[in-house]
Amino acid sequence: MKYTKREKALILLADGTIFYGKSIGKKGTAFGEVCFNTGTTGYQEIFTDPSYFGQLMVTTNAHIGNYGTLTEEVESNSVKIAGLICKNFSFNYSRVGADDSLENFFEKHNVMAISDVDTRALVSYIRDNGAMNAVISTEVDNIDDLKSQLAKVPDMKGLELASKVSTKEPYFYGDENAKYKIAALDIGIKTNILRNLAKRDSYIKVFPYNTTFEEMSAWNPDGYFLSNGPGDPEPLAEAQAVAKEIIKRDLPLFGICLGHQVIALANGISTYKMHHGHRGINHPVKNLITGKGEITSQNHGFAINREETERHPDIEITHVHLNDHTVAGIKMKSKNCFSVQYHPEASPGPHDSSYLFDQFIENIKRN
Ligand SMILES: NC(=O)CC[C@H](N)C(=O)O
Repeated sequence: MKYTKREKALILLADGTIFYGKSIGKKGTAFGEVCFNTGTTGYQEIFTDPSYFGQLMVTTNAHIGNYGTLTEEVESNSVKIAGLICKNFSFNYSRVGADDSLENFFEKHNVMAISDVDTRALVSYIRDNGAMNAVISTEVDNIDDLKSQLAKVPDMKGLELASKVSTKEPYFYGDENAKYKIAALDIGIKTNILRNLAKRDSYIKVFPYNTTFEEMSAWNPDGYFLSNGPGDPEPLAEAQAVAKEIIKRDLPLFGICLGHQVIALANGISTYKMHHGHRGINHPVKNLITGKGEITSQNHGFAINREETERHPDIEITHVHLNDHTVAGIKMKSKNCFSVQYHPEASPGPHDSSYLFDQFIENIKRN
């Protein structure tokens, strides 16, 4: 343990509620939307998932840090969460193959984290009162000041964040001699999506969030992919324009999470902010085409409007979330296009849904 002196810290919610804990190392203040993830493993993947940009993450697992970190177990090149709130933080770690402690990993990435918080009470509070903005801070004596700073933090609803995490320049992933060429729009892409596509004989060119369809199609791809990512899908006008062009030409298209929401918006279906969202690795989903259930990895705070989806003449609901019956997947009846609200790439989470990547490759072959 490097930090012998752990400061008193707090989490202040936008409605004025306060929980106390202790800082892990870094002193200071961090703002974001507070949300919780119920996954029991996979913290390093969660912390580096670009979909979580701007969010203060409460982990419900009682121990965080106990299996350390491993350089390649990242979903992007930096920590994307705004800060961590946990119960017990392990300064010691134990795992064959781990190459560093989470404490060092956070120090390297300059992340603020607090532990010793009554996370069970905090999670029930968020579940009852909804996701909201919050601040974590070691400035425990300046609550009025924190309150006024917190009031200036923009709401997640309406917030465009894809531009903050997207690549600045196009890049390639995989083997250039692979059979299929896939153009991926990076609105916050997780690396395990690229790994899953490359594993299926694909070479991927990843484009920045504001690329046009013409720029993407100039590479002559066999299929198109719209990624996951942070923030509200509604302001993503450029990505919606790309989706419309791909759909108009009936080219193979697959979208995950934010990409799924963008495809819905491109079809005139609205999205809405959920009460506290779905974040975990054991969410039950039913595939309405096969009748089979799958246990899925999920991470979203917005969803697509169910009634509008049901009314849409060219859209079929293919997957439903079994806890709250929200739409978990769609396909277009007359187009080579489908998408899911959850994460078939897992990382973390079960692999029940990896067949969706095979389905995408089949759609490309058929084309
Ligand atoms: N994982 C994602 O792509 C999340 C999509 C979107 N930011 C949401 O919260 O709903």
